[in-house]
Order: sequence, then structure tokens, then C-alpha cells
Amino acid sequence: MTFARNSFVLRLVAGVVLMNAFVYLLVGAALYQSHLQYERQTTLSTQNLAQTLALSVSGTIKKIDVSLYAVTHQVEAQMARGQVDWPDLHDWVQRQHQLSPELDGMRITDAQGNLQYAEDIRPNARLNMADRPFFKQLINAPRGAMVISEPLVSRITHTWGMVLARRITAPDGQFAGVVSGFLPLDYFRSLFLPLDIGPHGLITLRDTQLHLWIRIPEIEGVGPNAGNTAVSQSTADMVRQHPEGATYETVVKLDGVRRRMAFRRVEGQPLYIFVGEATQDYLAGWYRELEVSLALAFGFTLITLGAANNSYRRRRNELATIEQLRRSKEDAERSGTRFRTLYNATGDAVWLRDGDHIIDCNAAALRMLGADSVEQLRQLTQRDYWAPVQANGRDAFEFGRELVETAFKDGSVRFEWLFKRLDNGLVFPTEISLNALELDGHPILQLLVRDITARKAAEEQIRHLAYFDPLTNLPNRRLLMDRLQQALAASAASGEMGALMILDLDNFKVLNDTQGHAVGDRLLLAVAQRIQSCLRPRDTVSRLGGDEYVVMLESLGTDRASAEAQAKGYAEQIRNALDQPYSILDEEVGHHSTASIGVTVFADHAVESSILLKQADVALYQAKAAGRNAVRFFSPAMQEAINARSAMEAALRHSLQGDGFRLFYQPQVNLDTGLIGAEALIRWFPEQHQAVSPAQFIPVAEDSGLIIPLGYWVMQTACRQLRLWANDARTRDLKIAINVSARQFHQPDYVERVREALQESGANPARLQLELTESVVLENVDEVVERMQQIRALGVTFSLDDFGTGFSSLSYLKRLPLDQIKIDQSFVRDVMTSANDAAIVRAIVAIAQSLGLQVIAEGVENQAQLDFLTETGCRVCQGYLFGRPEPIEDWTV
Ligand SMILES: Nc1nc2c(ncn2[C@@H]2O[C@H](COP(=O)(O)O[C@H]3[C@@H](O)[C@H](n4cnc5c(=O)[nH]c(N)nc54)O[C@@H]3COP(=O)(O)O)[C@@H](O)[C@H]2O)c(=O)[nH]1
Repeated sequence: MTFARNSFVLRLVAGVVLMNAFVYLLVGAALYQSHLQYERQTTLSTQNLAQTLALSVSGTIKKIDVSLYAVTHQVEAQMARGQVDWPDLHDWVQRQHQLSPELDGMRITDAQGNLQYAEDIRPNARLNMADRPFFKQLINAPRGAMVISEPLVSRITHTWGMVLARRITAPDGQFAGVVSGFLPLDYFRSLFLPLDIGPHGLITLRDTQLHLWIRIPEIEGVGPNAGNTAVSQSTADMVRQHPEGATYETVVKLDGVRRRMAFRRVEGQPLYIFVGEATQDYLAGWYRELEVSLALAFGFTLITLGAANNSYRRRRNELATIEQLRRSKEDAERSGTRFRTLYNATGDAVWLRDGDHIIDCNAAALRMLGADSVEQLRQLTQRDYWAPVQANGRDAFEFGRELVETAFKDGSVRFEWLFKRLDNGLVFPTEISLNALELDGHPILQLLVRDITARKAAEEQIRHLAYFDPLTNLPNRRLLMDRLQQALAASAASGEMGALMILDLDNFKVLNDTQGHAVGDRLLLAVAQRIQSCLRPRDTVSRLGGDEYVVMLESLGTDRASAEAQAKGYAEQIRNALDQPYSILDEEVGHHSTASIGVTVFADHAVESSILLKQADVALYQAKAAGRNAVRFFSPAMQEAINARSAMEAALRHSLQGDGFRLFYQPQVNLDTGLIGAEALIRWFPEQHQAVSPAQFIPVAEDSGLIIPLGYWVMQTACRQLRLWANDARTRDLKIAINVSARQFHQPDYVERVREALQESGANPARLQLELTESVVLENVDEVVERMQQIRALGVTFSLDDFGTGFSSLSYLKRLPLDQIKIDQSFVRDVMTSANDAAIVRAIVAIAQSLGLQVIAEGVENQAQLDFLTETGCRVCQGYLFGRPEPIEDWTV
């Protein structure tokens, strides 16, 4: 670029220099010619003027001479006649003077130079010219000779002038006097002054000795005295070389002005006329031309320089522009490359659309749309890769047109869009930022497209997690409640009835805790599938957690009886389906499970969804109470039960504040040693009511959480009783067993509360026995074992209550730090009539013995039972046979 600029500058400078040189050459030549012309003209004009003046002066002198001759002749003639007739001569002179008016007067002298006659003075004036050189010269001059004097001051007029004189020759040939005429220098002044010889022009009259006679313009102090011969050397040389006349140039000595001079000798006279035009005058025009020409030339130079400068600037700008363009291009290329790289590297698809067609796109766009190349996309229209119906259900083309209008109106718009891949037709969701742009003045659209399939999936997953049970993929409680709300609204609108049913697997906990969660999960999954298989697709099956499922049936018609019948049909169908063996264990024999189902029917919005759920739960409770594997419908009576339950809860709460509870103690007897202790059984005596059985209020206390304070009250009371017993030798070795509910045992501070109860009461821990049911110990066995060990470390012992009714697995039994197993009274009750129960009792006794645990039988009411137990090896019993639960005050030890 620098080289190009330098080269251009060189060419530009050369062009300007050449053009200017040419112009200046032309101007110079023209000026030179003009100068020559001016010189020639001046030479000519000065020559002509000098010549003219010389001729004029010559003519004047000749005319004067003629006049002088005429007078002289007259004088001589009169003298020849013997006497000069002065009056006649005067007339004669007057006539001659009229012919030569330049003369200042004509005079006549005698041979001695005495003035004889003068026109302008009195005749007898005594004047003598004999001393004048011209007089002396004429004395010896030939007859008829005329002499011109040097400039002199007239003795008559006292003015400068020259005397032209002729010799008067007497008839005898002797000198008789002089006839003269005085030609004042003013004559020459008047002759020269009107002439235009320029402001600094010069006309001089000199004699042959170059004495200055007159000079126009005059210089002060330089008069027509004969002695003034101040001329330049060149003038002197020229006059010497060219005595008749010549032209030349010189610096005039008197004023130092350079002039072009021309001089001419006045014909026949010793006089020179010099005419000079000052160089500054005659070249004034030329100087103007010079100025104008130089101005023009300079103007031209300026113009060319300006043009060159413009060209240079233009060129420089062009070069700069070119350079800038080159750099921009390079930058653009670089940034284009970078942009392309970014454009292609970005995970988001980017494309430019003009109307219906893609005009450019990045690699991500090709990948996203399943296209091979940009060219392929260019040839397609949107219809080829748009899902015709969008996620919002709108027609793609109509919806798309609106979005494009919005983009052009607002500049940009964001929205979600469904595309259809070109290679496999798969529809996928995207998020688009649609931007209206201008490309080369043409409106286009830029699309930044992000595939949000993964995001949608994540959102769906989150939504799924929020609304679906992760194990069974069934709707969870939240979604169920949503749908229930909708169903209630729909029911209110249509009048059609629906039903809500809660299913609870019987004894699921035992399976889960004994076989592990994986097995439990398999059962839960199988149950979910079986329930679904019994229902219509429109019905909702949900899992609330654990082994609890809820089914919602809709559109059961407007007739309640029919709706109930349909609901009952579905419920029974489900119950039957769930009653079938499951292949969830690694055993050939399938696992058997049943479910209890509570159902409620709804008709409109009248009942809240949470109430409906409670109604179904009440019905479920009834189903379980009815022996499980049963279906029960909610009824108003059940509602009453619910109300009663609520009332009981309130009463329990109230009693806990006061003293409505008492502990009854039922003896436990060792058949070999006698009384070994008692089981503390709670009794509730609500105000103004009869005593309520723990079988009734304990479940309510458990459900409401009241079992926790109630359980601590039991423990504290029992400990205090032990402490009392410790004071009596008859009772100090007796134990008290208390029932511990699962909810209480799993309280985080339970161990600490046991320690507190012991410490506060001062009871011997070894005398306190905690009865745990299988349901307590089967939940989180490891944690339970650890907690039991902590309590055992305090000295407290454990009995496993209701043994045989649960899973009774030896595997966990071995792990538990137990001291005693309690055979459930249900087996003892029928031991004499049921071989099965008898076998179970025998087995339990055997297990206890093999594990080194004490075994106690409860519910022993008669001797036959006792005998059987004795026979099997069970030596510790509890039951009515030995004593009913009684207040401690009624005990007789
Ligand atoms: N968590 C707690 N549960 C308690 C507490 N007190 C009692 N209970 C539990 O309530 C259920 C019912 O108890 P209850 O009505 O007291 O019945 C007990 C005995 O009275 C009864 N029993 C005892 N001997 C016989 C008999 O020979 N025949 C017969 N029909 N019944 C008899 O058995 C119940 C004792 O059961 P268990 O506890 O399994 O030993 C009951 O489940 C109690 O556990 C309490 O303070 N906390």
C-alpha cells in the first residue's frame, strides 16, 4: 500500500511539475516575446519621438534662420543703399518675427556688438553683445553664416535661451554686425512638455558636447547651464559611436532611472534630442502582463496543486479506503471465520430466513433438522420441516404468520415451536428467538433455535416426579387430589356420580420388612398393574405411599344405586385380582397377599376431596376391621363412627390433662415359682362415661399421636409402681411389663425417656419389661436392634408380644436382643380345638427354647389350655385363669 501511494505521489508530482513547467515555459516565452515587443515598441516610439522632435527643432531653427536671413538680407541691402532705414527695417523684422513666433525677439547689432535694434526694448538701450561667443564666432564667419549660441541668459529678457545669429556683411565685405533672434528654452519646454513619455519619461536637449540644455522633467539644481554634461558612459559611447542617432538602454546618471533611450541629431545643428522611456513605464504593461501571467500561472499552479492535492487526497482516501476495505475484508474474513466457527460450534441452530426459505444456516441447524446441506434446506420450504400442528394445538402456518408479524413489528419474539426432522420425520420441541433483521437493505428473519427436547423431558420428569409415584408410575397424592377436584367439578356439572376407593394391602409391612424392600416393591408394582387391569383407561389409579392405593372412578351414571353397584363391581374385581398368588419371591410357591378396600361414592361438589378421602379411609378401616380382604362402602353410620372417633380423640386429650387413665395389672405366673410379675394394661375412665377398652381407644390414640404422651404416662406409672414394690420384700422381685406402641418406640428420644423414667422413679431397670409387637421390630430392624441394645444396656428386658400373628421369621428373631416371647392369646384360645394353633404353639415354644428365650402364653383361661402349655414346655402364663387385669389396690400378693 505504501509503494502504491509513493508511486502515485511520484506520478502526481511529476505530472504537476511537467504541467507547470510547460505552462511557465509558455508564460515565460509569451512574456519574453511581450517584453521584446514592449522594448521594440519603446525603441520605436522613442526613436520616432526623438526623430520627430529633432525634425521639429530643426524645422524651427531653419524657419528662424530664414527669418534671420531675411532680416540680415534687408539690413545688408539697406546698407548697400547707404543707410539703414530703421522704421522700415522694424516693419520687416515684425513680419519676419511673425513668421517665427518661437523667437523671443530679434536684435541687430553693429560690428562692435552694440545693440542697434531690438523689438522688445527701447532703441537706444545700451547693450553690447561683443563678449558673446556667438558674436565673436560670427566676426570671422563667412558671409551668410548662422551660429547658434550655447544656452545663455538673455540680457534683455533675463531668461534662458539660445541665440540664433547671422553675420551682417557690409557691402565691402566687412563684418558689419549681427542679426539675432533669441529662442527661449521655454520654447523647447513647451515643445516637450505636452508629450506623453510616461511618468518617468525623459526628453533632453543637448548640444554635441552633450551639455544639457533642457530636460523634461526638470531636476532641481540641474539647469540649462552648459557645464552640465553628466551623462552615463553608455550615452557618451553611443553618441560617439552613432553621432546621428541611436537607441540604447541605460541608467540615467542624473536620476538613476533605467530607461530605453533614443537620440537624434538635429539636422545641421549641434544639437541632440534625447528621448527616454523609463523601463518601469514602458514595461508597466508588461509587468501587468507579467503579474497577470504569473498570477494566472500561479493560479494554474495552485489549481494544479489543488487538483493534485485533491487527487492525492482522493487517491490517499481511495488507498485508505482500499486499505480499510482490505483490512475490513481481512477483519471480516477473520471475524467471518471466527463467526463461522462460533456459528457452527454453537450448540444452538441458527438460520436466516427470507420469506419461506432458509438462505443460510449453521452446522447445528443441519444436524437439528436432519438435513444434508444448506443447499438442501434452501430448496425446501417451511412446510417440509414444520410440524403442521403446534404444541398449543394451533395450525403451524397460521401461528407462524402471526409470529413473523410480531417479529417485524417488535423486532423479536420468543416462542416454542415443533419441528419435524427431515431424515426421520421425528417431531421435536424447540425454543426460538425470532429476530427481524436487514440484510443488504432487505428484511430477513434470523432464527436462534434451541432444541429443548432434553429440557422438556426434564420438565416432564420433574412434573412426573411431582405428580407421579416413582415406583409404580401411578399418579401420586397431589395429582390424585387434582383429578379428584376436576372430577368433582365435572360431576357437579354433569350430575354423574363417581367413586373413590382406598386399597390397603393386608400385612404388606411384614413382607416388606422381612423380605426386603426390593421384594416389597415388586409386590407393589404387581398390585398396581392388577388394579389397572381391572379398570377403564379413564379411571385414575394412584399410589399414596406404602401399600396404600386410591382408585377414582368417574362417569358412573346419575343413579346412586347403579353407581354404587358399579363401584362395588370394580372393587370386588380388584380385590379378587389382588387375592391371586404373586411371583415375587424366589420360590415356586407364589406369595399370597390380600387387600382391604374402602369405597365412597361422590355425586357433586358438596363434599370436599379431603373428606371423600377420609370417608374412603373409614370404609377401609371397616374392611380391615371386618377381617381384611374385604370391601366396605362408606355409610353415614361410618361417618358417625368417624365423629365418635373424633370425640374420643378430644376426650382422650382432655383425660391426659387430668387423671382419666389408670393402670390395671394382670399377673404373670411361672408354673414352677409362682407370681413373677404383671402386665400393666391401661384403662380409660372418661368423665361421665363408662370405662373404655384399650382395644377401642389405643388405635385412636395411635392415629392421633396421643399414644406418645400416653405411653410415657404408662411407663412413668409402672416405674413408680416398681419403685413402690421395691420397698416390699414380697414384691421387690416382681417385674412389670408395659406395652410399647411402634410410634412411641420410634421416637428419637425414646431411649432417653426410658432412662429418665427409671431415674425419676428410682425403679430397678431389671424389673421393667417392654413388650414390643412384631410390627414394632420389623420396621427398620437394624435401627430397632440398636435401640433395643441401648435400652437393654440400661438393664431393661424385652418381650415380643403377639408372637405368631406376624411373619415370625427366625432370621430376625435371632438378631433381636429379646428375653421373652409371648404366644398370642388367639393361638392359646383354640389350642384345644385347633390342631393348627396347637402346632403353632408347640413351634413357638420350640423356637423360644432353641433361642434360649423365655416363652409366656397369654390368654390362658382354663386348665386344659394350661395343661397343653405345660405339656409343650411353656412354664410361664398369663390369663384369666391366673387373674384378670386389676387396679393395684385390688391386688393381693
Ligand atoms: N400400647 C399399649 N397398649 C395397651 C396398653 N394396655 C393395653 N393395651 C393393649 O390394648 C389391647 C387390649 O388390652 P386389654 O383390653 O387390656 O386386653 C388385655 C387383657 O385384658 C387381655 N387378656 C388377658 N388375659 C386374657 C384372657 O385370659 N382372656 C381374654 N379374653 N383376654 C385376656 O389381653 C390383652 C393383653 O394383650 P397383650 O397386650 O397382647 O398382652 C391389647 O392389645 C393390649 O396390648 C398400654 O398401656 N399400651
